[in-house]
Amino acid sequence: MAVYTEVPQDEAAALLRELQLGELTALRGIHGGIENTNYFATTVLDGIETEHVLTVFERLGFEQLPYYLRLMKHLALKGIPVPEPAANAKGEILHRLQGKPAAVVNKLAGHSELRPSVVHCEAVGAMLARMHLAGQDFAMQQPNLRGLPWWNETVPVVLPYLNEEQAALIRSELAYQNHVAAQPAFKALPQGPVHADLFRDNVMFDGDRLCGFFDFYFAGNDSWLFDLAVTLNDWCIFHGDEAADGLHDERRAHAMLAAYQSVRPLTAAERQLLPAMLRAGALRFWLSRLWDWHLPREAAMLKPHDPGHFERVLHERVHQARALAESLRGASGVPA
Ligand SMILES: Nc1ncnc2c1ncn2[C@@H]1O[C@H](COP(=O)(O)OP(=O)(O)OP(=O)(O)O)[C@@H](O)[C@H]1O
Ligand SMILES: N[C@@H](CCO)C(=O)O
Repeated sequence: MAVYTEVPQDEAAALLRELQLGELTALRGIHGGIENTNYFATTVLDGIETEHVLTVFERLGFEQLPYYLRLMKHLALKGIPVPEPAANAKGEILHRLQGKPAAVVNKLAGHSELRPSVVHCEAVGAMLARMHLAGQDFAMQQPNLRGLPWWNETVPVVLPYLNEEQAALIRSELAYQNHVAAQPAFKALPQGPVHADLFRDNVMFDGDRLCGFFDFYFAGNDSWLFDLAVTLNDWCIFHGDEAADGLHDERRAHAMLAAYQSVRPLTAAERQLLPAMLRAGALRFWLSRLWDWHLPREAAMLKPHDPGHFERVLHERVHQARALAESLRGASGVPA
């Protein structure tokens, strides 16, 4: 369940009226998600019924939210299908309900595609590239708050919960990522606002039609390649009940990369650093899942995600990167 803050009907109705969205006719708590309180709200304006999502933010404060909401607004105005925060007469898009920050956005059509095909991966790849380009002139800056500094802080916190083999993997990966991040080519990667959590449950599809990206609350300024790696690590990996959980699916990955590059071709440095970035993306989510699993916050995290999945993804990405490096050394005549 994800209604941590009960919003009285009259308070929601007053906000929707202030946003000129019409008269509230239905307010229903959304029982998916774990971070925030979310409601579907139906309003009627001039006889037309519209659906919105009303969110009360439980974790994020008034300082960080303007970046996420302004970014969504910026992207929506550029034609990227993302929820658009509704503004009041003063142009404000961050509101207050029950003393907490709140926002109202349009409800996207469709549903999450948890078993994506090549066609879904192509659509996500192309839209991700369009989103990166559309975000280039977004004026606000906020770092990815789940980037390298957070990994460095968090590894020592989760280490006591790991066995020796896991601890060795996480330590060596962290050392590797610190090494890579210090390289000039890495620092020069194209950057901009990134979603940073574009998993299958944050994208809506109606059949093969992509209806939109949502849940921008881990967004931040980072390399575009990191965003692509995070996306590949969820959409183009085998999951759960599939015997190959955590393994790379070449068909879907090829489709996503080709579609991304049909909109924004990767630079030579990006192509070279992709294997390292896939490892970074796997480390990022293994860490956050370990954190949520072993150090749950009060009331929240009723159903933390399985950290073991991203441990397997990290193994897979390290293995692939080594195999690639060896084949490149072989091709250049240097013994592997
Ligand atoms: N703009 C939207 N349009 C349609 N459905 C939405 C929208 N925003 C949220 N939802 C629905 O609400 C559910 C919960 O939203 P969300 O995933 O953002 O939850 P959360 O608690 O804010 O974050 P998290 O995914 O990190 O737990 C989604 O799975 C989706 O079904
Ligand atoms: N996408 C994250 C959850 C945070 O939104 C995960 O699957 O670990």
